[in-house]
Amino acid sequence: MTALPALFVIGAGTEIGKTYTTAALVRRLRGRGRRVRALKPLASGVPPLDHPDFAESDTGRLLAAQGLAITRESVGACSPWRFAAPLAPDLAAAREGRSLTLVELVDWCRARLVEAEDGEIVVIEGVGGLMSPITEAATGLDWLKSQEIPALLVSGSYLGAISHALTAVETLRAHGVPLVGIVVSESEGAPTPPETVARQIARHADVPVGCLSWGGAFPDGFIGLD
Ligand SMILES: Nc1ncnc2c1ncn2[C@@H]1O[C@H](COP(=O)(O)OP(=O)(O)OP(=O)(O)O)[C@@H](O)[C@H]1O
Ligand SMILES: C[C@H](N)[C@H](N)CCCCCC(=O)O
Ligand SMILES: [Mg+2]
Repeated sequence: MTALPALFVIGAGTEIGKTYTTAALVRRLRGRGRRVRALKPLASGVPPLDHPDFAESDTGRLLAAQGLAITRESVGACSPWRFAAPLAPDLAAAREGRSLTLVELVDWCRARLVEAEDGEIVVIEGVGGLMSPITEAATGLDWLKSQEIPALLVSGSYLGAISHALTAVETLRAHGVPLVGIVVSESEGAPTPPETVARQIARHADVPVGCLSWGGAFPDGFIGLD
């Protein structure tokens, strides 16, 4: 199996299936005997570590996909910047009298990429949509561009998802960010099957488009990952 050494999972919007898709990808890779490390370096809307809901947070779900227990160490190693308010990270940080800079975030991720063992795949989940603010000055697109690793775009299948996904694709293209593919993760209550949305997106985006149905596994034979 060939595989990319690193991927940045971005969303056409928030609450769209990035974590679900990242966890599904991690499980697929581990099932194929690959070593993989999933990171959610910056997270907002995160309950305290000892709260029963922590397991359902992005960090909790990514640790579970990696077969790791929730401990202070594993959480810190996956998500060093965690904020309680379910808002854009810069606003959530400000509520706690904290802040972060793009340089700190990019440097931390670079160090994780450098320390990855031979053959280990590092998957980074972004925050919100592609251009959601992450610091007072920077958006997720600035973060992605600085990180210099290819992107995997996650779309929903809700009405309106096609335009959101294609707008993200055009933005990535305009900024010269390599896009390896798009996953359409089924949205609850969507008016058409995710396959229909995937076909529509594929007609206009010149990259592979996969489909992840509700509760499903990461698509087979997609983006050379199996
Ligand atoms: N294909 C799917 N099958 C089952 N549940 C899904 C699927 N896609 C998304 N969900 C569910 O929808 C909700 C939102 O998805 P998820 O948390 O993955 O979004 P996100 O894009 O990571 O959000 P955020 O911007 O907060 O990081 C979660 O409860 C998730 O489990
Ligand atoms: C709380 C939420 N689930 C995410 N963690 C943050 C989403 C920020 C979106 C900001 C925006 O683009 O308007
Ligand atoms: Mg998420």
